[in-house]
Amino acid sequence: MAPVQVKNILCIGAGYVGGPTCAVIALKCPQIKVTIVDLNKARIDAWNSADFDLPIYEPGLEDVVRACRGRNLFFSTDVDKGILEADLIFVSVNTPTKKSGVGAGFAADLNYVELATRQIAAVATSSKIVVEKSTVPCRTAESMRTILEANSKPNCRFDILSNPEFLAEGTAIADLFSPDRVLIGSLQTPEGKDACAALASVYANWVPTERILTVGLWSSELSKLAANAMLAQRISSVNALSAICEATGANIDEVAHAVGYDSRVGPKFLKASVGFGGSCFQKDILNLVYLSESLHLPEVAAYWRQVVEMNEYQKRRFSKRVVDTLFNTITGKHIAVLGFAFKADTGDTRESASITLIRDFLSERAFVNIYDPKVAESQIWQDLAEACPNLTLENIKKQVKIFPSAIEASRNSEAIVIATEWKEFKTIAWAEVYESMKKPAFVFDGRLLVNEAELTKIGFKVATIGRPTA
Ligand SMILES: NC(=O)C1=CN([C@@H]2O[C@H](COP(=O)(O)OP(=O)(O)OC[C@H]3O[C@@H](n4cnc5c(N)ncnc54)[C@H](O)[C@@H]3O)[C@@H](O)[C@H]2O)C=CC1
Ligand SMILES: O=C(O)[C@H]1O[C@H](OP(=O)(O)OP(=O)(O)OC[C@H]2O[C@@H](n3ccc(=O)[nH]c3=O)[C@H](O)[C@@H]2O)[C@H](O)[C@@H](O)[C@@H]1O
Repeated sequence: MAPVQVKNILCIGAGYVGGPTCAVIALKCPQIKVTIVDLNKARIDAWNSADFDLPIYEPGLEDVVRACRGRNLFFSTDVDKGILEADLIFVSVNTPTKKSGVGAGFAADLNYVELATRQIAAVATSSKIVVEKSTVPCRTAESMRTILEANSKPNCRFDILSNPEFLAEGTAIADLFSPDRVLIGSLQTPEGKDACAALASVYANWVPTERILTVGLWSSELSKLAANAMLAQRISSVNALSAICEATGANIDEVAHAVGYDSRVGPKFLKASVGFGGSCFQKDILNLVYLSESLHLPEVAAYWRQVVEMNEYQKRRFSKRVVDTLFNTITGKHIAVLGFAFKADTGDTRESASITLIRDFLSERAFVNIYDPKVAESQIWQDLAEACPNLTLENIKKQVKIFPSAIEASRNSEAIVIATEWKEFKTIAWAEVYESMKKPAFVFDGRLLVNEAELTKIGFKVATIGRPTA
């Protein structure tokens, strides 16, 4: 049997992954009709908005959507219609950490994946290739196959592929245009290999074939968890070293530079920080911890768990340094927190270190002034309400104010905390900011962003992650 020629793609889930990934497929494959569906009507309305006020901020995304929306890219809430028409379906729904039941706090909640899979089985009247795009535990494809086969109509066959996504937020479009690799996992049967070839031929429209890796299903699923675990491990390693630097007088930037010069280590992803955030690193490592425990591998579980524990320690350590440096109390003091997103160039705040820091400052009864160039005010209030369940939103608002610029957030404050590495924080009019602050004026740089010598010359007292306080 020749591999299916993919003509009609459906993506279930119009979030940070489904939206950009399938928009880029539509751009690069004008011969394929791509429909992205979601149960969340507000999200779909935003994708369809006349002024392209898209539901997520991602550099370059708007241009891609402008080029193809209405041509071969469609956004809809009609999941059933999408299923009926498609020959290949990406399942790109959320897989958060389970909040209750067996594995709570560690295992992935696969409810959304299961519901989408059941809907495909119930609605489909012809054969489909079903692709796991969501990050899932090893062997999830087997559960999906069991559900699909048990509920499908006669003459419908389903081939399941794993095609994890490696894009990073903030650089999603660049990552999708030129991925380090595209990974496709399939059963090693003739049908599985044909399905794999069909998906590979979609990517081959713009990705060099040597970057399209085809492997077994379980290897593909595990590789995604492994990649995130190893990336996060690098950050925890460098953050652990940053604590040693602060205590010894070594400089973490110099140490990371020296270590990263070794071609076996490489220079990327060695930036010490106030702690990694984002929707996936912690969730995927905890998932790996759960998998290891389920497989009776407690030493392996403990090894990976430590990557997350080090990250929690880094956040705690940073908050404590702020309190210690501000003469052991921040009660009643004003702290400007610059950056609320979990990293630069995104409006996403999931697991942002900023949230933990602000929660700590509020528990010390400080006043917090927040500025972030992309995060919506409503999102900030929602995140703080969730992070501080012992405070009412009304009380939170007595302690927290949101400002439209870094300069306004800093006025009359005792200290500035740089929590997100937004480029614009490098070029703040620091002399003007200094004049408007209470003295001594402190800057806590959690992102190795500012020029410490220049700020010190202006009069600031600067405490940088991974360097001893001058
Ligand atoms: N955010 C990221 O940068 C990356 C995320 N991933 C993985 O991709 C998956 C999706 O992540 P995000 O896009 O960030 O999540 P998200 O929460 O932004 O989007 C998921 C969307 O799926 C929709 N949905 C859930 N069940 C549905 C159903 N049955 N029918 C229709 N729509 C449904 C939700 O309404 C939501 O809009 C997760 O497994 C995540 O681990 C992988 C790589 C990068
Ligand atoms: O599965 C996912 O969701 C994605 O997770 C990460 O992407 P993302 O979380 O969007 O962003 P990263 O650039 O990896 O940053 C994650 C966190 O680590 C922090 N970080 C990153 C790099 C570094 O050197 N130091 C550091 O503290 C960032 O500020 C951020 O808080 C991975 O980089 C992607 O490959 C993966 O697809």
